[in-house]
Amino acid sequence: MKGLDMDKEVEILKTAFESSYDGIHILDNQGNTLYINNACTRIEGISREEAMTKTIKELVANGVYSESVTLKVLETKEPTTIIQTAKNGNQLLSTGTPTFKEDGSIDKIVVNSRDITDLNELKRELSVKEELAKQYQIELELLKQQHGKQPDFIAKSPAMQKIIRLALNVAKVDSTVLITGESGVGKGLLAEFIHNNSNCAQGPFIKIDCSSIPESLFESELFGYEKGAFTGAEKTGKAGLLELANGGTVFLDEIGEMPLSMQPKLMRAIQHREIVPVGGKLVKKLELRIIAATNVELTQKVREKEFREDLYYRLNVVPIRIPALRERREDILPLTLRLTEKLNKHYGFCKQLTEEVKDLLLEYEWPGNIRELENLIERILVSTQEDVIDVKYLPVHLLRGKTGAFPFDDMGTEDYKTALAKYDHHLLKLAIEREGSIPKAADRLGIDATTIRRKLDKYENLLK
Ligand SMILES: Nc1ncnc2c1ncn2[C@@H]1O[C@H](COP(=O)(O)OP(=O)(O)OP(=O)(O)O)[C@@H](O)[C@H]1O
Repeated sequence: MKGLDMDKEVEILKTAFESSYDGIHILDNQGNTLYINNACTRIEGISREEAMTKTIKELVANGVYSESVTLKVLETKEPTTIIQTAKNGNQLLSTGTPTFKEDGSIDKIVVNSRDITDLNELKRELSVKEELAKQYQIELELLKQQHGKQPDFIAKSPAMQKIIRLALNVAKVDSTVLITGESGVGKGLLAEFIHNNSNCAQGPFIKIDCSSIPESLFESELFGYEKGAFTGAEKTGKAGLLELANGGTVFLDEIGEMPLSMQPKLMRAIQHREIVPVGGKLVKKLELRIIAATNVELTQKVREKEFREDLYYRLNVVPIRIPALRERREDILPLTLRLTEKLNKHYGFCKQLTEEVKDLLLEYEWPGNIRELENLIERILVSTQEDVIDVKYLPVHLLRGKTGAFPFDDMGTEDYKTALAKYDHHLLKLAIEREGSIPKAADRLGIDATTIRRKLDKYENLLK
């Protein structure tokens, strides 16, 4: 400002203050306004007159500001920054800076305020966009899958999208994963999804169904055996399933069914990533990812001493619970559509379901989850002549929309024996549809698989 007289200097400063985009508010040490610029009155929604005639305490008391940076500076005697809300709703980032007299007491306070409402709105928009980008990334991964190994993996519901996100993250590291969920929710498919997206996707994916291996064969099946290990063993010895999974993923399905006697051995194999084949001495090192799945409550098995606690914790490093289909109804129609398309293509059909049928599918409880849905769609598609499938082709339990409801509510014209046969037939078919196979249905109903087969043959003849 060299060469300018005082009036000129003041004029320039005033012009600068008045054209500032930020609010400038200068107050004395009692909180009285000495100067307030245009930007300040605009962004704070306060008139110059109000500011000039009231102290800052009164303005706070009148709700003009939610709090006051000036009062904070008067209290602390230090430059202070706060975020406050003005009465017009604007969010303000205000910094108060004290100036001092020679004796060290505060002379004035200069407050600089910036309207950050737009900034906050931008931040909010950014986080919405980020969330969208994340979703697109998932969709993209799924799309890539669709042209790759798992064309039928459906995950439209927010719950499944969250699971896919987690699965894609864990796929990149080799942590052990424990997938839980009711029968037929897709635990096996998710295990394959993790494998296919992992660094060992080129390696093998070996599924071991722990419920189907007899206890006496478990060790040799899992760890293999050396030649001559036991009578009946193959002469050359045999590699175990864990060894076959080397360089890839082993999927231990129905892990809750693993015999207690096997559990410490599996525990050691997982812990040290090494095995000793039955009848052998040499330790074999393994590099593999372990994914286990169960539809029983493992913690309860641990409490009942049927499952080792240490093994449970070894497996439960990354737990993933797949919700039942009824807890993510958004997936029902996309799954139905996908299945219908697949079957139409496979059989050269051109069939479709009416809106009413879709509504009923949406309402039903699906105790057998996606497996039940798959079996039902296949059954109605292949057993119907018409191209448009309406509600009359749906089984009665679905029409009622209630699980386990008694399907015959009028007596009809049949005699007692035929009516009972019809009900028994219906029950057996339903159990097979839900559980996925005759042996599993037999387990569920507590009868022999051969009994089911015999009854089905009998009823098929009787009810023809
Ligand atoms: N998200 C999905 N998209 C498409 N199909 C699916 C999905 N999840 C499961 N399925 C299909 O549903 C059927 C049952 O799935 P899966 O065998 O993986 O279930 P599970 O939970 O392992 O059952 P269980 O406990 O009886 O072994 C399979 O045919 C599978 O392909």
